[in-house]
Amino acid sequence: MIHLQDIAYVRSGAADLATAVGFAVDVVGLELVERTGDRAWLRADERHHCLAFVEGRSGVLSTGFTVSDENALADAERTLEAAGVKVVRGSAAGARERHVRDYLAFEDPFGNVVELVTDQVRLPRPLAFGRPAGITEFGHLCLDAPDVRAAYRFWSSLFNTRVSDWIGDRACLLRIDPVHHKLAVFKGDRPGLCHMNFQVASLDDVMRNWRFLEERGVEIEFGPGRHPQSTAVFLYFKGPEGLTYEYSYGVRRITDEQAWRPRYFDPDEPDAIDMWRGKGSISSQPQLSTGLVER
Ligand SMILES: O=C/C=C/C(C(=O)O)=C(/O)C(=O)O
Ligand SMILES: [Fe+2]
Repeated sequence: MIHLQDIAYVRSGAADLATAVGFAVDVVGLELVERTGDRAWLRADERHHCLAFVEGRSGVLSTGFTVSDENALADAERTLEAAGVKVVRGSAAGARERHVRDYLAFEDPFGNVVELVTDQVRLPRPLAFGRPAGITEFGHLCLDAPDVRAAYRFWSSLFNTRVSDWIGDRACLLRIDPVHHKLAVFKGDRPGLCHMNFQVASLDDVMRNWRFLEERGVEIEFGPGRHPQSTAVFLYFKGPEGLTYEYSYGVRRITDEQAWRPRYFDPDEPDAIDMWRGKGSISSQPQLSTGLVER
């Protein structure tokens, strides 16, 4: 069993790096940690970065999760290979670039590239946010898969993920710690990143951010609304490079593991996704087919 400790980052290709970075800082409110000619690293909390842009084709390159140490990484490699999953070990240059000690990469059964990392660098200095959006942390990430049940079997048989709630066969919300979900899988035609989530400090932050985005003509995909699963108040909006961002406030924590029973919501019920019955749809950022090649 591979024990995921936490989410680490999203790596995204950026055809227009300057615009992608400008939006992430000036609109989303992230801190620009480092910028080179063709790369940028942004953070929302103590993690060195939760979002890296690599100049090139638009699309998601990979998502990262932390495991505890080199033994856990070696165990993960063995477990994945025994399950017939091809694993590529990261290079020293790749690890430096990701600001981790070591890592490996694999594809889930649908072609989403996932990286497992050890020792993601923490930056203890105070955050220098791009704007006061109220961000408290990188909250969760959501992958696409054409078969959500099969994705659940993959994530729950090889990894320590536990399902918190189902939305029919359309979505599966998985936890790796008390937070209701840090990984979600949504139904999509192809692999991709549905969205990345940032927690904000208050309901007021969600609503202020909504006004801020509207005033600047940013495309709101869904919300403000409240998800009945995590009870979080949410707002999804579209950024450059096809990347959907989500702010949310008030995610449920599951503190009694034994007592929690995953619930099943019918996606065709009007309140199943938004208790306030708003309508919206979240468009994904397609997975770039990397063939697990180093970037
Ligand atoms: O479509 C349902 C989404 C549910 C939630 C939630 O309960 O918070 C998400 O944030 C999500 O997975 O995006
Ligand atoms: Fe979400």
